[in-house]
Amino acid sequence: MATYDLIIRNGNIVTLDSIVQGDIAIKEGKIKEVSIGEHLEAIAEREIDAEGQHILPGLIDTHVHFNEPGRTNWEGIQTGSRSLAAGGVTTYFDMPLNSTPPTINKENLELKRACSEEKSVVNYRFWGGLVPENIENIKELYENGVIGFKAFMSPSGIADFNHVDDVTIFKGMREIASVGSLLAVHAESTVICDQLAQEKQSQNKTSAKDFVESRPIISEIEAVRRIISYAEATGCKLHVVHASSRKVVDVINEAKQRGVDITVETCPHYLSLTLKDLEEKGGLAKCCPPLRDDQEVEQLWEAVANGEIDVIASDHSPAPASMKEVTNGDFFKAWGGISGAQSTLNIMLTEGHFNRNLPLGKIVELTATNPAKLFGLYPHKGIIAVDSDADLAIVNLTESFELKKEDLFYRHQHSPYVGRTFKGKVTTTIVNGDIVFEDGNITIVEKTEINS
Ligand SMILES: NC(=O)N[C@H]1NC(=O)NC1=O
Ligand SMILES: [Zn+2]
Repeated sequence: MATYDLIIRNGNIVTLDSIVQGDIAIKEGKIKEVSIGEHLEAIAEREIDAEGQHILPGLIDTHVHFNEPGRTNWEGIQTGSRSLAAGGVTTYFDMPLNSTPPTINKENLELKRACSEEKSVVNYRFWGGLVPENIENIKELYENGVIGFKAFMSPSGIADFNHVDDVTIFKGMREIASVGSLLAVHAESTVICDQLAQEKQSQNKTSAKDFVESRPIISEIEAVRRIISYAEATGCKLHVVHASSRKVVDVINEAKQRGVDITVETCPHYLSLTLKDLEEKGGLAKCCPPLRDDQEVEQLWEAVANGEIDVIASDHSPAPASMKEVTNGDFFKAWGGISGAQSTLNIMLTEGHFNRNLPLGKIVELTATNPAKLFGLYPHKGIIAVDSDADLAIVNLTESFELKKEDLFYRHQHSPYVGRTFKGKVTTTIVNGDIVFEDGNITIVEKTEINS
């Protein structure tokens, strides 16, 4: 009889177009057998009875800022990766900025890689940065394994990561296209946002609403339209991150239909929070682009359901509580970034599946399969199949819970989702065949702890 490292029995296995009960056998980090409808005649060192639970491919969060090296007082790979494991995420792509030094050349990439090898409890990949100073480093970054390049079209909030001017966009995209990679963009218009912010601030209009009005949807649309033209001029593959509105998604889809090689991400916060939350929760709910209104949230869900969004990612961009405080009612000064990576699946299940009938297969597609396909990880990741990596999230869909700050594994235990009731709880997360999270606890010991 076959012997495995781990067998998960009787779970409801979620694929893109079906949910079937079966057993999954794992050995040496890979899925070796998937037995649908019948008992797998095999033994294993460890068995999990997943009767009544659902098994999803582990999520791939293509957009996190873990800020290590250099800014571990904001987050860090150990805390960040643990929070992902607790949320059913088994791979992350770390952004090039908020860490110091930023990932804009090979040396800095190696520094980040060393930190991750030592501390991460899940799988990872790295984004390289495109800034005005590093076009000549694109090739070496790509050759050393970055999954793509990230640029800001408006100030990033981080002094050592400059936003790109149009000349850098043009030259950078030509270079990125020539190595065969892609560019991800934070698309907001510097002209529109800076001008409106100056006008608001000079009139002492600094409320949550004023902040949101200073970064209107048209500013995203302007930047997206412009960069689409550069994509067409250079042939560079483009990925627009954190679209906050269906109106932005529409512009992207129109380009897609014309044959432009372009994809779009949105984030759980644009699907679950509004200006009202910013007013109520203060800086915890501040991000750029900002939160919109109820109608925009519903329209974005329609885009998700219609297949007009390619990827859902967290844009986890945490900071210490002191930096999230709104003082004297001034929403312009607090750090812009949502701490939310642990809750992506919870929001997709509660707000998407239970509240809006979004099929589970669609959630898998947006959070695992599409990210894997887009960034060359498929079919090793993003699917439950024989020979795929054993990266899995086991979820109890019948269980509801209220998110408490003590549940959070972040460096700073705050999030705009604290106090929210979610339906669907991650009970177990498996990475490369190892159980890394089970029943509320991280169960794997990092190399750092082994060494010390
Ligand atoms: N620098 C950084 O993390 N920026 C992120 N924060 C946010 O709210 N939007 C972003 O792009
Ligand atoms: Zn961004």
